Amino acid sequence: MTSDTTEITLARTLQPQEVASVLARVTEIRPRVQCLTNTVAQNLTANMLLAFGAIPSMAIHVDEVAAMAEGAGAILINIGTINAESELAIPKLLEVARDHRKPVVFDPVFVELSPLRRHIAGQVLRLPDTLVRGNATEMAALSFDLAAAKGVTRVTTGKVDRIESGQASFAVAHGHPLMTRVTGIGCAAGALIAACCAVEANKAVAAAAALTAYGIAGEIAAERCRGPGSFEVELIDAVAAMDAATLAARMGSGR
Ligand SMILES: Nc1ncnc2c1ncn2[C@@H]1O[C@H](COP(=O)(O)OP(=O)(O)O)[C@@H](O)[C@H]1O
Ligand SMILES: Cc1ncsc1CCOP(=O)(O)O
Ligand SMILES: [Mg+2]
Repeated sequence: MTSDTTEITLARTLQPQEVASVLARVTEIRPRVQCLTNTVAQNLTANMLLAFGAIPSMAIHVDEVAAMAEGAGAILINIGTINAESELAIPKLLEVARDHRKPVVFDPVFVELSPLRRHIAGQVLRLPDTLVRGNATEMAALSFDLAAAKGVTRVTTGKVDRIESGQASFAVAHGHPLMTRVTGIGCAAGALIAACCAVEANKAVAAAAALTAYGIAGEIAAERCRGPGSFEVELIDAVAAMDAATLAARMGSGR
């Protein structure tokens, strides 16, 4: 017997057809994702979005990011190589997101390492309903800010991805350790999540679908590659080839 009123939500795994449904909407609608991202991951992020069936736009100029974001299906903000200009572009993107109700995915790269990153993360998290995707270190560094953020969806990636929102909680156990051996793979994950948020209103479902497909693509790429270099190429190919049959075969019927 307990008087504890804490609500415990058990993490669930999406069914293959739920993942396939989100992916099918991405390939049908071809949402454009406006990515303000870091210079290291720009190219991989754009290629991964194309492989996924979405359209990348990587504009960064402070005087045009708002115009570029207005017609986009979702906005990605990644602070990996934040500089004086991109710091000014972020409030412009947040304004568009607020005024036009665009989904925002925020990747707090290395937020644990610098006060500037911490400050910008605080700014972004003032926008309600933001999805934050980071690794365990980044998400731990932001734990207080995340607890205070309104309507936030928390996506902590790693061996098992954990997705938590007010609506739902998912775990994704797909992926391969080689995904940690190529720079930009986490950043590109945020972009795929953003593409799914453009076509699926439940952000936790969108993130779980993107990470399930991405993780399975990572498993397939690992079987085909010769090391980290060819893994990157195989990962793009496996994302491009992902379909309902592959999802069903790799996820099993009841998982
Ligand atoms: N040990 C692991 N085994 C399988 N997949 C992993 C592992 N670590 C990370 N991944 C996958 O790699 C991708 C990037 O996650 P992560 O490495 O946490 O991000 P970051 O590159 O930002 O640190 C995610 O899709 C995640 O599921
Ligand atoms: C190495 C590095 N330095 C600044 S941004 C960046 C890329 C980080 O990419 P990821 O988190 O996806 O490995
Ligand atoms: Mg990262």
